[in-house]
Amino acid sequence: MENAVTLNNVKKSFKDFQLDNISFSVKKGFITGFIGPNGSGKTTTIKLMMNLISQDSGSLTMFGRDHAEHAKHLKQRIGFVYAENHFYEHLTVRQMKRVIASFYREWDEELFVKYMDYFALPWKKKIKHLSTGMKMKFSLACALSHHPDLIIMDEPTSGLDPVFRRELLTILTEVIQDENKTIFFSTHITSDLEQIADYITFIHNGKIILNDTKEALNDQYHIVRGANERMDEDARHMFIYARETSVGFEGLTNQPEKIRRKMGQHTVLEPASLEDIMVYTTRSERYA
Ligand SMILES: Nc1ncnc2c1ncn2[C@@H]1O[C@H](COP(=O)(O)OP(=O)(O)OP(=O)(O)O)[C@@H](O)[C@H]1O
Repeated sequence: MENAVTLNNVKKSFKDFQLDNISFSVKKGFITGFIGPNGSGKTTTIKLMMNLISQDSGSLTMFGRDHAEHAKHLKQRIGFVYAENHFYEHLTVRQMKRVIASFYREWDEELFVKYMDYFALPWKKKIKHLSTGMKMKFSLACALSHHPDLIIMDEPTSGLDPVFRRELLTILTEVIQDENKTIFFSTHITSDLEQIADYITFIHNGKIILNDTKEALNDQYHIVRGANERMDEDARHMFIYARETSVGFEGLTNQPEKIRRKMGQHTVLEPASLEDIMVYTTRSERYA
C-alpha cells in the first residue's frame, strides 16, 4: 500500500520535550486520526510535516519525495487547516481569499464559492470579526479549493458546535471517496474518529505508541472486568493497565484471547473505545 507521508526516525528536541525518533506512515487514500494527550507532540509532528520547523535528524518523505527538498512543489498538494489561524486579521474574507488563491496553481474559484455558500460565510466581514467556527470553515474552504491530494488538519473540530462538527465529518467522508486523496488530522474528540477514521496513530510523550487500522485496534484492545481473586501476577502481565478496587478489577489488554483462557468465563471482556485505549495507555508505566 502506498504511503502519502513517511517519517523515519524523526527526532526534534526542545528544552523540555523531544520527539523521540518517531517512525510511522500515513496511508494514501485513507483517513488517519492522530491522537494523544495534551503536550504529547501532535502539533510538533504536524509542523514538521508542513515544513514549518525542521527535524534534528531522521527523514520525512511525502509522496516519495523528501519534504524539505521539494517543499514548494509539495505545498501545492497539501491543504492545511490549522487551529491557530494564519490569516491577516485586518483583511476581509474576499481579500484574504485573493491572497491565498494567488499561491495555488490549481485554485478552483467555482468550488470556493460553493463552500462559501455551503458554510454561509460572509464575503465582506473582516477576518478579525469572524467567530472561531467561521474561521475554521473559511480555513477549510481555502484548503479544499485548490484540490489538494493530502489534507492535514490540526484539531479542526475544536471550537466547533456539534452541528458543524458533523457537517465537517460528512465533508471529509465525501472528499475521501476520491481514492487519490489522503486525510491526516489530530483531534481530542475520539468519537469523531470512531465514525470516520480508517487508521489511528497514537502519540504519547513524543513516542508513537500505536499506528494501525481502527479495525485491528477494535479486535485487539479490550476492557476487562472481573473479581479481584481472578487477578494474579501472571495475569497482571497481560494488561497494559489494570486497577483493583473493593468491587473488582478493571483493565485494558491487547491480549484478549490469553486473558479469556487464563481468567475464564467469569470475566467480562468488551472492545475498548479509542478513549479507553488512550486513557489507560497514558496511565500505564509501560509507556511512561
Ligand atoms: N517552539 C517550542 N519551543 C519549546 N518547546 C516547545 C515548542 N513547541 C512545542 N514545545 C513543547 O513541546 C511539547 C509538545 O507540544 P505539542 O504542541 O506538539 O503538543 P500537542 O500534542 O499538540 O498538545 P495539545 O494537544 O495540547 O495541542 C510541549 O511540551 C510544548 O511545550
